Formats: sequence, structure tokens, C-alpha cells
Amino acid sequence: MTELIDQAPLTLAAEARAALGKRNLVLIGLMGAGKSAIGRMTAQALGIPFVDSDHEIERVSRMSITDLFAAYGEAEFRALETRVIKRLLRSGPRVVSTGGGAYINENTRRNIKRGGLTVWLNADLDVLWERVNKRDTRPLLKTENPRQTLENLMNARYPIYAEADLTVMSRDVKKETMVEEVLTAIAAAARKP
Ligand SMILES: Nc1ncnc2c1ncn2[C@@H]1O[C@H](COP(=O)(O)OP(=O)(O)OP(=O)(O)O)[C@@H](O)[C@H]1O
Ligand SMILES: O=C(O)C1=C[C@@H](O)[C@@H](O)[C@H](O)C1
Ligand SMILES: [Mg+2]
Repeated sequence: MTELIDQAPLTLAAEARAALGKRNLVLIGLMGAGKSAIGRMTAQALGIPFVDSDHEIERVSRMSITDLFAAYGEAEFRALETRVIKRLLRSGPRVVSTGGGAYINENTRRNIKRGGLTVWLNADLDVLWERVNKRDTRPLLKTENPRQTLENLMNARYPIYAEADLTVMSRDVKKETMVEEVLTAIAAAARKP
């Protein structure tokens, strides 16, 4: 019986889970890439806890991100984000979905690189715009031309997101497909010599 179990092929999720070990899986990428949605489902598939830094920031501050930006400004938000993410990374394994600007901050990026395996959910402008223009919960996009702002953020940030360990292209496919691609990327990276 034991032999049979030993020989059974691992499911994709089990293989990715084994590859992750005690490390956190940290999702990075621009607003609308799917870090929160795909992160939650990936954590479920892996059987490990899920945390979302934006959600955690709102919980500890008892304010919405919009109100935090309005009351204290972006610099204070980033300082809080750095502290919250450092704490979230302390005990792994977890899936940690970050806010879109978290990895761009030098301190936070250093902590993330130390604290886990990073996956960049890359996406093109049309996909992101289609998703983010439905809600106005993103203070950085409250500009005269939010689509142009999003494009400017892409240009500035994509070279930095590209430092991630792994990249998965986020696009309009089923969320389950996205989860499968994240798990495949983790498992494939571990198979490499
Ligand atoms: N593969 C997908 N197909 C269709 N819709 C998706 C997909 N992935 C995410 N979405 C939807 O796009 C929207 C944005 O996703 P989500 O909130 O997860 O992005 P995010 O990367 O966490 O953004 P932010 O940085 O603003 O927190 C959500 O409504 C989500 O359900
Ligand atoms: O891209 C960004 O800088 C942000 C993305 C969101 O997740 C929030 O963290 C906030 O709106 C800032
Ligand atoms: Mg999110």
C-alpha cells in the first residue's frame, strides 16, 4: 500500500506545494492583473493561507485605501504598506497578494525578495483597463486620463516587476486556467536543474 502511494504521480497542486516548501508565494503586478482574485484561488489549490496586503492595510488602519491616500498621502501609505507586508511575510507558507505599487518600493521589494517566491502577473493595457475602469477604488487612477495614467505606470513599473522569479501572462481566460498556469510555473521552475 505504501509503495502504491509513493508511486502515485503528484497532482499539479501537490507538486507546486512541495516546490514551495516553507516559502511564501508572493503575487505582484499592476492594478487589475488579478493578484487578489487569482491569489485567493491559488492558496485554496495549494491548501495554504491567503492574505492580501491591501485588505490587511484597510483592516489595521480601519480606513479604505482611498481614504488613506486622501488623508495621509502616498508616502505614508507606502510606509504602512512596507510594515504590513514585512509582517505578512514573517510566517510562511502563505500566498501573499500585494498592492500594485508594493514591489516598486525599494524597501518592500527587498523584503519580498527575501520572503518568498515571486510571481508577476503580467497583462497588457487593454486587459487591465477593461478590468479597472469598472470601479473607482484606485486613487492613483483618479486623473484626467486614467487610461494614459495606467499606461504610464506600465512603462515605469514593468521593468521592475520583471525582476520576479516567475512570470505568468494574465488575460481573459477562466480564472481556473490562470491558477493552473501559476501552479505549472512553480512546478516547472522546481524541475529545472
Ligand atoms: N482571468 C480573469 N478573467 C476575468 N476577470 C478577471 C481575471 N482575473 C481577475 N479578474 C477580475 O479583474 C478584477 C481585478 O482583479 P483583482 O482585484 O484580483 O486585481 P489586483 O491585481 O488585485 O488589483 P489591485 O492591485 O488593484 O489590488 C476583478 O474583478 C477580478 O475578478
Ligand atoms: O498600483 C498601486 O500603486 C496601487 C495599487 C492598489 O493595489 C493599492 O495598493 C493602491 O491603490 C495603490
Ligand atoms: Mg488586489
